[in-house]
Amino acid sequence: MAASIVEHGEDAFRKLFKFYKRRNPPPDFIDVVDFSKGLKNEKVVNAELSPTAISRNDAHIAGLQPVQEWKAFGLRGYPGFIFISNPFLPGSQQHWVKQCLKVDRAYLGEERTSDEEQRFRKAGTKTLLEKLRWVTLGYHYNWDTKTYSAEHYTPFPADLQTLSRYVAAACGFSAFTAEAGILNYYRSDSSLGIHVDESELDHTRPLLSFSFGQTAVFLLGGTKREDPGTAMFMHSGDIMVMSGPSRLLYHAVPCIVAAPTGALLPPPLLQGLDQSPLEDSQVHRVKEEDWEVCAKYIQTSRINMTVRQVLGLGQSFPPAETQRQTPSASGETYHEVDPEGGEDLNPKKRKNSTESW
Ligand SMILES: O=C(O)CCC(=O)C(=O)O
Ligand SMILES: [Fe+2]
Repeated sequence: MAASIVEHGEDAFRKLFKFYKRRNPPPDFIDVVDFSKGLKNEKVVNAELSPTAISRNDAHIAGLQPVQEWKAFGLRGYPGFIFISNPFLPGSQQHWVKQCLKVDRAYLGEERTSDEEQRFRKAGTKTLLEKLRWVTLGYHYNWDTKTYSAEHYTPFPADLQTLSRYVAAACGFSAFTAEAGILNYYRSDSSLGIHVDESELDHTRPLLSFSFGQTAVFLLGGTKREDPGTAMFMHSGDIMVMSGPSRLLYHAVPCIVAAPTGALLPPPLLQGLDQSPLEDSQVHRVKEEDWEVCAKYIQTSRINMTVRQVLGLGQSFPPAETQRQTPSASGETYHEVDPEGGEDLNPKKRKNSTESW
């Protein structure tokens, strides 16, 4: 790898971003940390979890293996950053892919309203799913004002609430409440620009991130935009927790790693759940005809769900006019515009979206 991309300096992080975003020639990935290989990389250390924070039964209900079996890692130099290498039970990832994709009723073969039909036609040759870029959940995020809204709220999905609560508890955050979510939909040429997630009002709560489908390169930087960064793979089922000193670090997704032509789905997605999961299970078997559509989509795509607690204990939203951050007040845009082109999932291009689970 070119020495310049690991140098410390004014724009080391931007250089790293550009390096992995490059298509021609494609970057090599030898310096990308792969947590699925465990402690092989000297930067990777074991992370302590709270194995008794959730019972085996609770974990099972949320589609997770018992916490004792999770492989959780930290990264040298990034206190508070926890990477859990696919802790999902075999078969349960299909549920999450389907939940993230059911925003397009049309794919389920349901009748489209004439309005939907019109939007569908406008989408041209691409299906609505192919054009979908993001979805917000709970307290919906406003990309223009960079605030969450008390008024613009829909109940947070119960299954994702449970999953998030358990993952946070296992990581030592017993009082975490999922209040807002952003789902990002990446096609093979998508990227997400360098940003910090700072719009939540309580930064003592962790930020959780769940990935499904194709592998991405994720970049973790420092507290300053120009700080150097570390590249890591996020595979299907991997969970990332940004907490403590890592909660407000710059990060980005420069590229989706192309699967070899003709490759099957990522292995954890090949399997479905049994007909009859536990009665109170939060994850459900995906019907064959639904999975067919999901599988076709996820073969070339990645979905990431980030879950946030917006308010601290006893906190409430300030009046709208005092809450609005201007770029100069915050010093930062949320998802920056990428001057290099390509398809960046930044808010200015966030047209193809919806706001429901
Ligand atoms: O897709 C990812 O891994 C990161 C998403 C993210 O950073 C965000 O939604 O704020
Ligand atoms: Fe983010």
